Amino acid sequence: MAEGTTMCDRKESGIRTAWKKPDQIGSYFVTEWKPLLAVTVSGLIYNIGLLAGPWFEGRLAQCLLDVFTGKKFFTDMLLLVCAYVAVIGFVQGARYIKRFYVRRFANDINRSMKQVLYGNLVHKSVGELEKEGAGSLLTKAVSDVDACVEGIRKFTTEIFDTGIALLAYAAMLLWYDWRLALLCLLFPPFSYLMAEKMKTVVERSNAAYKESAGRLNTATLDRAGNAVTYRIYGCEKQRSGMYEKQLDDYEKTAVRAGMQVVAMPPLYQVISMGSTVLILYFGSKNVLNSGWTVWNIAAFTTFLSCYGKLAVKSSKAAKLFNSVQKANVSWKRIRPLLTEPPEETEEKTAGAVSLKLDQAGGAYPGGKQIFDGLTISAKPGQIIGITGPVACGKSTLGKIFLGEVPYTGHVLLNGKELSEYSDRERRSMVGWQGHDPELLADSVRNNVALGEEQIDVGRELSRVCLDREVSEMENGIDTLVGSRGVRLSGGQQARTALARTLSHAKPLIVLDDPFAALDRNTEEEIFRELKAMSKDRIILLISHRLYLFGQMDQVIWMENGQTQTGTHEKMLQIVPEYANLCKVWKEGADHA
Ligand SMILES: Nc1ncnc2c1ncn2[C@@H]1O[C@H](COP(=O)(O)OP(=O)(O)OP(=O)(O)O)[C@@H](O)[C@H]1O
Repeated sequence: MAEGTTMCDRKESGIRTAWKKPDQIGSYFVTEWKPLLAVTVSGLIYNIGLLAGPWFEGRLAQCLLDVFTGKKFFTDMLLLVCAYVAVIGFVQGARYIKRFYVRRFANDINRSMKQVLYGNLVHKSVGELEKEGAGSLLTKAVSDVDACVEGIRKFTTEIFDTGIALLAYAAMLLWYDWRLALLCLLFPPFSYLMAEKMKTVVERSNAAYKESAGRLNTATLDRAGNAVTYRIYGCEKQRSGMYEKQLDDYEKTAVRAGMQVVAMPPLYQVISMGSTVLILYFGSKNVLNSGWTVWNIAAFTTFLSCYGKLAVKSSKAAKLFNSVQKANVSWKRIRPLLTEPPEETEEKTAGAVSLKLDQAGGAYPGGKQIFDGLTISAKPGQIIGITGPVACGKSTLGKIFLGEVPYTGHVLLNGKELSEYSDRERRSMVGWQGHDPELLADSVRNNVALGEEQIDVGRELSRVCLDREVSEMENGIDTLVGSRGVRLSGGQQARTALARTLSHAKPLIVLDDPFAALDRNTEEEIFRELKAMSKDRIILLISHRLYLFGQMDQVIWMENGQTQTGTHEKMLQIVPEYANLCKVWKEGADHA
């Protein structure tokens, strides 16, 4: 990001453009043309400037000889050394600038690719995400993006530090003695050919390594997520054994892939250096005036030094090749996931909505009707409690508003059928928190704000009574919560998720059992906040815990596929089961 450029500017320029063809590697280069231009200019200066090294070395050798023979003075030597140091300083400065911009270029691409990945996941339905195992899919994809971008960074660095430098050295050799240069230049291509032969071997072991790393990632997530289940059911030992096997496989494939990458370059270098013998033979003939051209000591030293540098560089060409292969493996895996996200990625929150359900029912595709005949109206400022025995369809009703479950009858938001709204329109109107807090392996801050800087995370945490606990954590709101929030207690996870839902509050908020892991005092305190924020919103609160239902504006009771609605008082009279449950909860509270 250029200094002084905001994230917003970036969205308008760079990253948005890359999203046009995110599955084409070239589009990232086109989008990042500015840092690439800086890399090109500084890269050319650096690599062509490298020729100054052998040239000065030749001059210095000649000057030293001339000083000994009295043709030159020590001050000439000193001047030459000063010029050498100044030129090398300038060239190294260009190298620093080049590296800086290559890093920036790589960081920008990394961010673009990850935004495309996140963007696509955001647009998937809850069902699709559950099917695909979004967490592990994303973890693997993110590490592939890192590997791929690292390859692009190395490629961009080496295309100058190796490609241009090689050309410059080759041109210099040809300039000094084209015949000897051509003879010597036969050796490096031979080492390239060998690198090419090794390509499939390196590629195969890299693919095996990547696959093993992916399997290990999944196994690690599984271990962390299900540790308690394994302990309870006594299968820790068996699972540990399987995990160890996975770890073993990972280590073996990593060592194999690493060995090949490390072992190849020295081999290529030895082959390339074979022609030094030719230089010593034909070069000394040139110095003795019996060769293809006439050289002095400076020319001989320059040629030898220049070829030495070319040979070293040519071994890097093989390294470049290996890193490109490695990146290619990762690119092939992430490419299908880098599809263009839907045009509109951000939805504005809609204004207040009115809600009307008329003989509404819910049924999963191909399954039986879960409930039917629900009729109720609500307007902003109301909290509607939804309750009933287990598996009566409470969550199913909530998911209708997410567009996850098809419905019968009518569900009208602002008088318009819910199914007629686009996904984006619906998202702008409906907020949701399900049973699963679905926390990201990130900080408390990022879990609540999800990147929206204007959200006051401290204030949001205090609304859900979590501010004090978070402030006592090691890094406050920047404390990392671990994969799926494992480092937080169940109640803390639920409140973090609730803070996220409430801070991105939509006109209709569906909360599916948000208080299950909370004590009564905390629940009552949060409920007061909910009431305060429900002034211009409708809140549908699904819960088994009924002591707050007396404060609800309306209640929906669901049982055996049937629904009944009314005020709390009315429901106490017409639904005996509801009245009983309320009594049980009240007695429980009185005894508490
Ligand atoms: N994806 C699905 N496909 C098919 N049937 C489903 C699906 N999800 C839930 N069901 C069925 O729908 C019925 C109602 O489930 P739902 O989760 O809505 O109940 P609930 O009242 O929220 O339960 P609980 O109180 O236990 O949270 C159950 O019989 C369940 O098996």
